[in-house]
Amino acid sequence: MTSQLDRVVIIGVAGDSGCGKSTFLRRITDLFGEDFVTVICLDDYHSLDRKQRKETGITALDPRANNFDLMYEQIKALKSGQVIDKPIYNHETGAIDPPEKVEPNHVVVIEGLHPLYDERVRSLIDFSVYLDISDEVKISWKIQRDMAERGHRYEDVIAAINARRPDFTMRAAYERLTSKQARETAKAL
Ligand SMILES: Nc1ncnc2c1ncn2[C@@H]1O[C@H](COP(=O)(O)OP(=O)(O)OP(=O)(O)O)[C@@H](O)[C@H]1O
Ligand SMILES: O=C(CO)[C@H](O)[C@H](O)COP(=O)(O)O
Repeated sequence: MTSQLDRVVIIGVAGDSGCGKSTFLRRITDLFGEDFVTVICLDDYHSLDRKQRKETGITALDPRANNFDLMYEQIKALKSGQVIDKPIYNHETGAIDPPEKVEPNHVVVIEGLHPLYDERVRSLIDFSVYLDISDEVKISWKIQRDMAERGHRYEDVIAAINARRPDFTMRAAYERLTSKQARETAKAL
């Protein structure tokens, strides 16, 4: 497949947990087909597993719980047509599983909490989307999904949402800043 690709387009889809990123991208993959689009969930680049996050009090939204060096190296490799060995974060067990091979594709979507955080990763993205869903909707979606699919108890989901609030406020401020910089750069071009 690699030799047939003239270009690998990278699309970033950002949004808080439970905003519907994976659901939206499943529909996109159904429409365009897996031969055209590959979706990478950036949860796979968590550097701390569930147990380690619990022990340290560092949430998944905190950049320290994510390996941006590896994320950058691997997205850069895909963009230049190389196959990668991508780690897997297992949402059922909360552990980091052995890696899987991912091939480049016409379109590679990177979706998650932090596709726009790291300047190096951002520089690889050709087009980005931020899913901004109201607190009321995303919290109810997250509670239902985390209990049905990720084995969390109701009290734990609420505690996790509350623990992330300071990280979320900080990230929102950062993203406002980076989009302002992006707008100013675009205006200057
Ligand atoms: N458009 C929608 N309409 C109705 N329900 C939705 C929609 N999108 C998502 N949901 C519900 O919200 C839940 C969470 O969605 P999803 O797993 O796609 O979010 P996410 O942003 O990928 O979350 P995370 O970053 O935590 O993996 C889904 O299990 C689904 O039940
Ligand atoms: O913010 C999230 C994005 O999916 C998850 O909460 C994070 O990836 C940790 O997952 P889990 O709660 O299954 O340990």
